Amino acid sequence: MPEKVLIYSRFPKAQMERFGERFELLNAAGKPPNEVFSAEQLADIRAMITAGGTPLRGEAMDLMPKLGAIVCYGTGYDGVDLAAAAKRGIAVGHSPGANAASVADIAVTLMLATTRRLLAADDYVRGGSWAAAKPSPMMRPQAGMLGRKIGVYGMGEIGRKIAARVAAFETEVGYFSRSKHDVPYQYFPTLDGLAEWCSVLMIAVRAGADTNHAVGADVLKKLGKDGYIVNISRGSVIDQPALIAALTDQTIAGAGLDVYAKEPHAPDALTALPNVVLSPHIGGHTLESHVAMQDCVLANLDAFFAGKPLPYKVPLG
Ligand SMILES: NC(=O)C1=CN([C@@H]2O[C@H](COP(=O)(O)OP(=O)(O)OC[C@H]3O[C@@H](n4cnc5c(N)ncnc54)[C@H](OP(=O)(O)O)[C@@H]3O)[C@@H](O)[C@H]2O)C=CC1
Ligand SMILES: O=C(O)C(=O)CO
Repeated sequence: MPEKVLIYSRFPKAQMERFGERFELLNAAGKPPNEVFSAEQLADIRAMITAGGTPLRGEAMDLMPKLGAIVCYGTGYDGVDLAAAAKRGIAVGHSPGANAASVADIAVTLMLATTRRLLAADDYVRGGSWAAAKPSPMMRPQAGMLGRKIGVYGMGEIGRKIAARVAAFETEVGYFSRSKHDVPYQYFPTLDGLAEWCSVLMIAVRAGADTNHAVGADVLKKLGKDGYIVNISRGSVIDQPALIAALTDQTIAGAGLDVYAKEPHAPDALTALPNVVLSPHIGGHTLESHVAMQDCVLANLDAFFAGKPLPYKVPLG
């Protein structure tokens, strides 16, 4: 008999196919599991798959009295109440580094699209303004990448790949992280110091209680009127209303965002702005990163059902 695994978040069917070949899946698809399955069905569940950003509290864990493993599809685990899991003896696993290259690619895409006003340029051509020789502020030359100071906030799996990519554009790269790393970039001991120095701040720090709203009005002011924000981490790292205010009154020049405070919603005040480029949390969404995330999930589930420790346990899980 295949083991039963609960699917907690809403995932596209294709992403769960490989798991369905190995396990009997009970798909709650983002609904509270007890609204979809009976207490009897939930009583057998020993492992579940979730998206790390989906809130998962102790009460939901308690619906499955035999639950022993929470496995996150992706590197994030910010939604999981790790203390509640630890209290119940539940191991928490994730997919470290599995999508880092894809996320770094999106970060660089957002940086270039934002600083070079790619969406306005696209509109200019499609809308016929170029052929009609209509003047546009978009046609004013923008600062390029050559010699630009790029700040990377968080020098982890994704931060390292962002730094390597942007360094190839002949930029100067600096970073702030909890600790100094053995990397060829200038270390800043504070986020304020990094923001003051750089003109593009790439946010790749791990989201959690101690980085919640780390980028607020003060940091944005330090970044300044020629500065750009790129966020591929989580919306929680930025004080979103402060960001919208800074973009509106041009305290900063622009922002490229893949993540938001309350996904899947981007507020009108943000989508109405001309100086932002927005993507719908697709940083890790490439074929190869999905395969790598699935490999991590399967390795975690196989180990758990074999009575072994999870190979990709979260640092505090
Ligand atoms: N947009 C998307 O689709 C995706 C978003 N993400 C998100 O990106 C974030 C980063 O992921 P990843 O690179 O894999 O994570 P890692 O754990 O590999 O790296 C995180 C980095 O953040 C640093 N850090 C953690 N806490 C603090 C703090 N309080 N102050 C300063 N630095 C801190 C770490 O510090 P230190 O240098 O000391 O180790 C480390 O350098 C996660 O929040 C994840 O959820 C991930 C994948 C896809
Ligand atoms: O890996 C993660 O944390 C993600 O957000 C994947 O989309």
